[in-house]
Amino acid sequence: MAKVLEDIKGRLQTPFTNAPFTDFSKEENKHAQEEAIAQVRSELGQTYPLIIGGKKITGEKTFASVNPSQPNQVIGHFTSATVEQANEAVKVAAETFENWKHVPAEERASYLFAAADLMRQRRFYFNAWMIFEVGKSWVEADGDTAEAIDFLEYYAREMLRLAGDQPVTPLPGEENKLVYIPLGVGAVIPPWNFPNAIMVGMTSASFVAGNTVVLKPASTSPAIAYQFMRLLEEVGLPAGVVNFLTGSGSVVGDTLVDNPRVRYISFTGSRDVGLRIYERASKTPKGQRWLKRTILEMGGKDGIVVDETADLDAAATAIVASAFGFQGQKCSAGSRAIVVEQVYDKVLEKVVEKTKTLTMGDVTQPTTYMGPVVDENAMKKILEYIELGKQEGRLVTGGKHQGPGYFIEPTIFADVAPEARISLEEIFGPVLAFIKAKDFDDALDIANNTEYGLTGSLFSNDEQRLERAGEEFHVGNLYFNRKCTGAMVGGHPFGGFNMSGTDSKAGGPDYLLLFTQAKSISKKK
Ligand SMILES: NC(=O)c1ccc[n+]([C@@H]2O[C@H](COP(=O)([O-])OP(=O)(O)OC[C@H]3O[C@@H](n4cnc5c(N)ncnc54)[C@H](O)[C@@H]3O)[C@@H](O)[C@H]2O)c1
Ligand SMILES: N[C@@H](CCC=O)C(=O)O
Repeated sequence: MAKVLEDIKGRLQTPFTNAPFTDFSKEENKHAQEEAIAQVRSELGQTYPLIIGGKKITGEKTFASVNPSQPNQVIGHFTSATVEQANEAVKVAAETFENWKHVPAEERASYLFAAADLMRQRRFYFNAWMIFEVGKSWVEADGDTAEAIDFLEYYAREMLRLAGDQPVTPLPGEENKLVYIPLGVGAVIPPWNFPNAIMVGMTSASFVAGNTVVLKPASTSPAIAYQFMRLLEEVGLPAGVVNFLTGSGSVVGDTLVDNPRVRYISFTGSRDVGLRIYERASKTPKGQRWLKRTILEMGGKDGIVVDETADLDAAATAIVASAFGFQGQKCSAGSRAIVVEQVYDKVLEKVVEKTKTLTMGDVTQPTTYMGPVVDENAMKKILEYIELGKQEGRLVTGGKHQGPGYFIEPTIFADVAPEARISLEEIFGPVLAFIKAKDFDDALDIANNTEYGLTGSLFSNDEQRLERAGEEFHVGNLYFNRKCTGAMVGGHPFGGFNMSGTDSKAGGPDYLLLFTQAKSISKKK
């Protein structure tokens, strides 16, 4: 323990800073990424077990995770956990919790610091898994790994802060303190679209706070989660603190959510699954001694507003990046451009022009901007929305599938009504709706007209309007004169309002509180 404390002291000499993004124009970085891609390619197609209490269990029934760029290439075979195995994982996590909850916060944090260091060393390797498994471009994959490193480093420091003395008002004749204790077993259910960052963030926040975890990764990105499990094993995290359970969301997911020994559910994913979890978790089956806590981060239908005072070139660049970065598969994606009529045609023209320069194709190549969408279901759903878009707006570019992978051209519909379905529903693909607003007031109303409230941007050089948007643009993450994607850990705590979820503010000072309960202890002097 003395060594742990000494290391932490050294670490805290420098404040938290975000991991820098890799500059792939440097030959050594380009070469390192190419080597990692070759390495991961040589590892494709293996079979991976469940990990319960440190034991590796390969089940009879498996499913394949495939490369969306080339669906006949298997990334790995994963066990479809049974209901019994899901319940066993919870049991083991509950037993492990009895010890883990007594491990000092400093020791828990030290596992995160060690994991951050190891992930820095394996950065290109983690990037490569995402390039293969979910079709991220180099830059998108690298941003994802950078964010995963940031979460590890940030939550470790946050836990040390929470474990320290908390401000309480002194009362005569008493010694009072407030301490944060863990909750218990958490079911951690991340999405596939930030398969490293969000999975690592949700899992590490859970166990650094003293909880134990059953991690059920998304079925389209289990290989990346398995690489994180390997890393946790290498840094010596005790068996059973994080248990790895792959399988169908509806079977294994429901089982975890319903299990009375689960104390909380940390979920990031779609609105519909989030609502299902919210409802099921509200039940209190026999033997359950608590109200399950739900941390639910859900979808978005995010808008970028442009007024007549804005820098139109900057706005167009940001609209393109927000709409089409990672094929529009971000909860933060700017899938609606809401532009005042005075500059609408100009902005549309600039955006279309920039969109036509985007490259789409082989994401193992450094210069490719767009890859495929994640799977066949996603592709079908997006293509259905594109058909709908042809009725609801004017197709100005894109609209087609390019095979054999799940590639969809960056697609723009102009003159879409604010109440059209493609204006209001999350498509989660490279489809952008352009909406004309009469003026700034109208644009702000349109921006607020969805049931979501995750991110939004305003491009304007009018200070009064920026101030007004600060009060009235109802989103959890609001940006001025920049894109609406790319929140940075520490700088932009992330989470949304309304049907975007419980506004957990991942990567911010409030996040770990969600994984703890506060206890007030008072002693008479
Ligand atoms: N708000 C945020 O911070 C945020 C971040 C990333 C993604 N998202 C949202 O996530 C969605 C895309 O991710 P997705 O396609 O993986 O979402 P999804 O809801 O389909 O799946 C998310 C996770 O839930 C699991 N799941 C499925 N059915 C379940 C059930 N019945 N019970 C428990 N778990 C179940 C899945 O296996 C997966 O691990 C989009 O809507 C996007 O906006 C939100
Ligand atoms: N935090 C990411 C979005 C996560 C959801 O997909 C961003 O800010 O772009």
